[in-house]
Amino acid sequence: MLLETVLSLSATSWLLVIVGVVTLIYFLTSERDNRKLPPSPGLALPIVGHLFLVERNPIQQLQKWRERLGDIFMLRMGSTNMVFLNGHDVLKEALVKKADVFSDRPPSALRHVFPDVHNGVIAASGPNWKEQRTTSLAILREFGMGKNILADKIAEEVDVYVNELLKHKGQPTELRKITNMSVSNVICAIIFGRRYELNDKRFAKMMDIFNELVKTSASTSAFQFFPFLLYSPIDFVGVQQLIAIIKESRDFTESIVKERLEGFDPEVMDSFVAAYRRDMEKKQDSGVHTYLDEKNLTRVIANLFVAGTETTASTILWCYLFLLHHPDVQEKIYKEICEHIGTHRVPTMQDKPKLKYLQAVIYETLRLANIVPLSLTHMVTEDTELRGYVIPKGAIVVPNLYSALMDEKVWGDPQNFRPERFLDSQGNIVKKEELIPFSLGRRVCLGEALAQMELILYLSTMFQRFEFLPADPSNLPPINGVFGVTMPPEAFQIRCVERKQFNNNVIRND
Ligand code: HEM
Repeated sequence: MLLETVLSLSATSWLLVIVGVVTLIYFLTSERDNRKLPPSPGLALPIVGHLFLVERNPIQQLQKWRERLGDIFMLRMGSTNMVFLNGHDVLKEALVKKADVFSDRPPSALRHVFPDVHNGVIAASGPNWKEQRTTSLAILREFGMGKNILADKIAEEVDVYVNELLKHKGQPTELRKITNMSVSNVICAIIFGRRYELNDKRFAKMMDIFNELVKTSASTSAFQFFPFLLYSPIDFVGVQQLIAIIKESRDFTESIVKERLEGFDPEVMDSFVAAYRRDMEKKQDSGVHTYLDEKNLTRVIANLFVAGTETTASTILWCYLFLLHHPDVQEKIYKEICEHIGTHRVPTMQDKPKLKYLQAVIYETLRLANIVPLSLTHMVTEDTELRGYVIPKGAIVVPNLYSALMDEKVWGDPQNFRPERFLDSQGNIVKKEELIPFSLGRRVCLGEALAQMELILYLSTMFQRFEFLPADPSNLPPINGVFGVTMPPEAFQIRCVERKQFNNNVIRND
């Protein structure tokens, strides 16, 4: 009888029986960890852990887990512990107060293909990261991050961008690519000391590659925990595609860095590449130990290029999208610009203190858009205690910025676009500590000051010159983001109509 039943089982039933037996053996034989680890949303299966529970866009799921499990919870992904930190206070406690243990990056699975992947700034850790970050920040400041020299470079790009928008003559259009190219040219001006024409084929191709890179890296994130997928004959999660795209993007940055280094003239400090080489040679010649070298330089350049384009361009696009839904806000911005600047000249950084309402709109955009919703992952370097839990050494930490930017307890009505939340009764800016779109602690975004300059200069000029209108007023584009490492808005059409009152003889401020 038993034998008959066994023989009659289907293949699926057999599979279930095998999985059941393996799971049972796993639970009976695996060692119990008696430390007080953060809670998990369910049982972890052998091999995959909690991977089977995680949705493609996990944002809402993470919110629910936070309600059920508290501000700190943990998933097991393959053999790795992944700890989620939620809410501003916990994030600050970990990333600022316990920065010594929470500031490294986890090892990337891509190191098996690209051995230099931990060079540069974004993926580096320890003393190498420290030197690359300090040097990069110093050079960015030398080139004017936060100062007027850079403001002029941005203004030049804004000017080209305006002319591109004018070409559409108020007809519906999609602004993603042109916005990416324009913002990217600001980075190119700093790092390579040159800009690219918007019809430059190599540059346009590069924008496509970086776009693909951001999209593919999100969908292949499972591979981080299961590096054996690299060697799988079937490309289950698109890892091979990701590697091909990374190779293409590397060829681009490497070839330009090489060009720039070949033309290096110590008398001409016209680019980040030149300034890095100067600092590198100075340290090498003086015999002090340094991590500054050409490999790191190439990675730093690639990092600045990727991190500085998509993020800022997406923020600009989100702002347009929110204002299609809030034409009253757009009119208030225009009124503020007319009152304090007029239409006879373009806005400059000196105007920033006067554009309080626009600043509040930028803050609200950065909050509600959640450009980098789960920040970048960190890694804990030793067992550490956080709010009564043990966070085990080697755990990957996910700083859930979305949980802070959308916290009901902080913002009251987080789903609403309401710039007034950043203004007091006198119309002055109230900067809230919980506004952390650039993360916080030692790893806080390296380009925050540059991004803030770009946002004020691009958006003030755009709203001075154009009225942004929907392609179809009875059918507004939905406010949806595309989840990934960054979260751009879904593609949408928009009409950029030049303001009638606009005096066409805008004077440049040079
Ligand atoms: C609105 C625009 C931007 C947003 C929302 C943003 C956000 C972020 C976030 C959340 C992180 C991760 C911090 C962490 O690990 O906890 C980050 C890191 C970084 N960002 Fe940005 N970013 C923006 C623009 C820029 C720009 C313009 C640049 C280039 C100059 C840049 C360069 C970097 C770099 C190099 C890192 C890595 C820092 C490190 O690992 O030490 N970002 N950014």
